[in-house]
Amino acid sequence: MTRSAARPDRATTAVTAPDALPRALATEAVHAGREDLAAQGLHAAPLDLSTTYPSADSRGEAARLDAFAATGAEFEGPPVYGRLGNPTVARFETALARLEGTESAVAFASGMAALTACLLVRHAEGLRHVVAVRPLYGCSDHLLSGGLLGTEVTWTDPAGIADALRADTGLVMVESPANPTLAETDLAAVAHACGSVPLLADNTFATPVLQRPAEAGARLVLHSATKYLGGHGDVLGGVVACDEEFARRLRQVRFTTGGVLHPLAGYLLLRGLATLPVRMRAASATAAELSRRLAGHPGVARVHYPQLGGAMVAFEVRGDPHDVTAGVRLITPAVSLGSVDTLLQHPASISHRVVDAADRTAGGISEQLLRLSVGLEDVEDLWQDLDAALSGRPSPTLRASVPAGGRRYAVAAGAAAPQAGP
Ligand code: MET
Repeated sequence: MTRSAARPDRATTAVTAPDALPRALATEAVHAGREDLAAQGLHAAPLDLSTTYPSADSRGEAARLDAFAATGAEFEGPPVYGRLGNPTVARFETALARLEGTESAVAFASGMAALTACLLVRHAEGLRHVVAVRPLYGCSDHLLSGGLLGTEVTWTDPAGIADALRADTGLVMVESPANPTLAETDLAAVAHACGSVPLLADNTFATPVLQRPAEAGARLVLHSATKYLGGHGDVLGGVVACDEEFARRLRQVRFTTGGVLHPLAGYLLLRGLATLPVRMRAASATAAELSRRLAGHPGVARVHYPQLGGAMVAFEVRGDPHDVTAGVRLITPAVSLGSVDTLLQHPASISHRVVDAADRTAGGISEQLLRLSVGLEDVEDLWQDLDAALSGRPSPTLRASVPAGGRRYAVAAGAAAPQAGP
């Protein structure tokens, strides 16, 4: 079989041994970060929960800490203390870097911790200005514009990036497809406009299965790993895929500020990566079909679905969007995305609530907009539920879960049975 570097699902030679055939992304997803296991007599990755690492050689530890302070290079051998590194987390970082086609990756406690670290690396160099394109995820927007880190932001459209750059610009930030409108940006054109300023591309929605921003010239590829990388709605995390030079600065910031990924999260994220390609392809096929059906629904004014594909759909409803989120039964009415189950939320109320209302509107986030994260259920079941909620009819399917007011409910359609909360 011919190995073609042109296929987007093929890893490039930059991420494999020089004399090895490039491995397909699906193969890397299953094997990257696990190459040493068989030699250790293991099949599953070991979970190292250590907070500290014993050593009788204090002078040696001092030298290792000095080396980390000077370089930010990964530790060889035990990392002294859990905030400096963790072998289980390192496996996830290795695997994600391989999938994104970068030299390195650095994991954090959440996507917001990861973005914060990128900003702090540049701020520490006196580069506090950021050029950014709306929309971004609401809390990313808020972190840049809220002043907490002393960031100064210039919002522009992609065509205005080159003119917005200043001597103190530390980063250019874009998200494509964007949260929540799914607006797409030509990453190669933007990277070109950035010149020598690093482009940070949030690749949470596309994942490396659909798009590898580093190949388009992005120096930093950001993920909320909570979403597709984990894939099961049970782990919070963030990660930056980048060159080793930037990774070293990120590790130093991570050590200083403490936003580390928990080892169990690292374990779950590594396991999630193994199924990322099949999950993305299956959910994307369902999302494409749902976007076609939504476009023909009388209750829907407009559908947004990326050229790139993917498992996210956004749509503007003609009626009250709150009635639609309250009306679904099979679909989970909840923020977040990328889980095996389908989630529906109202961005103006939740994911983008922290963005000023006028800025939301300017970014295309209307009050009528709903965001659907398509999971792995059968397309006909999902459509039946969506169609019923959009039409104001009761859905025949079971409600997955509806937490309300701190009480727990086990709910079948039409028969709420409140139980005492904990
Ligand atoms: C706290 S709100 C948002 C969580 C997540 N980043 C999303 O867009 O759904």
